[in-house]
Amino acid sequence: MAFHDVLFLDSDPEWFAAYRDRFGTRYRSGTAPDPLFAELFHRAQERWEGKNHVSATPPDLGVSSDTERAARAGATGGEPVLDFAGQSTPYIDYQSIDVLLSLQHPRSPAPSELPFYILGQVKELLFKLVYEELVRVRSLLDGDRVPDAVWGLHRLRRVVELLVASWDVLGTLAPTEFNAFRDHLGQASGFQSYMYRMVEFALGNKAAELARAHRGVPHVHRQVQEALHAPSVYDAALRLLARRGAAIPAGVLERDFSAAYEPSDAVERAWAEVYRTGGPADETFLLAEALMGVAEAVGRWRSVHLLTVERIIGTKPGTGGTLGTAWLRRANEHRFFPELWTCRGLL
Ligand code: HEM
Ligand SMILES: N[C@@H](CC(=O)c1ccccc1NC=O)C(=O)O
Repeated sequence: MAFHDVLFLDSDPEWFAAYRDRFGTRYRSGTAPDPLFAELFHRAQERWEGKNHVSATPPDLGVSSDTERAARAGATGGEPVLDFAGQSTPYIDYQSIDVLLSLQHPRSPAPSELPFYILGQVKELLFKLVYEELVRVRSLLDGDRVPDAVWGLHRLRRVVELLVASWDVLGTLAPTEFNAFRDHLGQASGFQSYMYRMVEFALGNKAAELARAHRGVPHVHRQVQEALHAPSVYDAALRLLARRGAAIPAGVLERDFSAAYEPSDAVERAWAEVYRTGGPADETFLLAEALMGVAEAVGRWRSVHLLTVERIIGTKPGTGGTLGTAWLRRANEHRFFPELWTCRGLL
């Protein structure tokens, strides 16, 4: 594939994606290529990625240093830099801020729709952070790096608390304010959040049937399936306990990770033993409590969601096809890391 292959981008999305990954930066960096090339590239980009596409490779910012920053502050007399070469600012370039701020499309004239819309997007971003951190914590546990995993879980818990706090804003939507735009949501529902589903899977709630909602969206379905089939952070914690001598049954360690987790008395006893023999100086004790912190925070997210929903729509059905609060109440009964909860009864 060569730069001049821009001629064929309109015919095949995969060919376009390969070309974009290789040469896309040349079309963004302001070093304008041939105008005909640019026209063909942007036409194909609009066709395959839509107007507000997410750039696969945002511009390179270069690498700075303390010395360079000190020299610049000297040169500006301590005032901010106001002149930038090219058609962007480094701030826009770093986090694609212009793309991010072009993604708000309320569907109704109701002023209350914008807070709902933006808070929904913020929550998706935070779900993504929670998911990525869970994957990282899982690999730290696989590598026996317990203090690093515990540190990661402490941060993760704070992110989940932020998600819980965000209900405060949505709780200010009066039923009438929500109803002013609700009909414009069609069948869209938070239930279809694939990032939330991936978080549930990474935490160990492998409700495989719920992945079905994403079957028609190949790039999403791939990610959801990967999260479904991978071991959860809890599976990783149990394997770690086993490596440290706990009597975890083979059937728990070598299970089908995509199947619903069946709680086990032996695992419950193993966690009880962690609490009996350990204390705050013990790695597995700290791990147990850090996991509980996350499980409790996600449980709180679920329960504040339920309360907020009840406050806004009462007993009305949801947009996603369920009876609403009755369905959410049942989802609230589930506990992540179940034996960590039940082992309390043995202590
Ligand atoms: C403020 C108005 C909201 C109402 C009235 C509401 C209502 C509901 C209802 C009734 C359900 C059950 C599925 C259905 O039939 O739709 C549900 C599920 C869900 N909602 Fe909300 N919701 C609201 C806001 C949000 C927001 C802002 C988020 C976060 C992005 C969210 C995330 C979810 C998730 C992840 C589920 C699936 C829960 C699970 O699988 O256990 N909801 N919601
Ligand atoms: N299930 C909600 C609607 C809902 O949660 C929703 C709808 C569209 C886009 C996002 C939503 N929720 C999360 O942001 C309802 O029954 O009104």
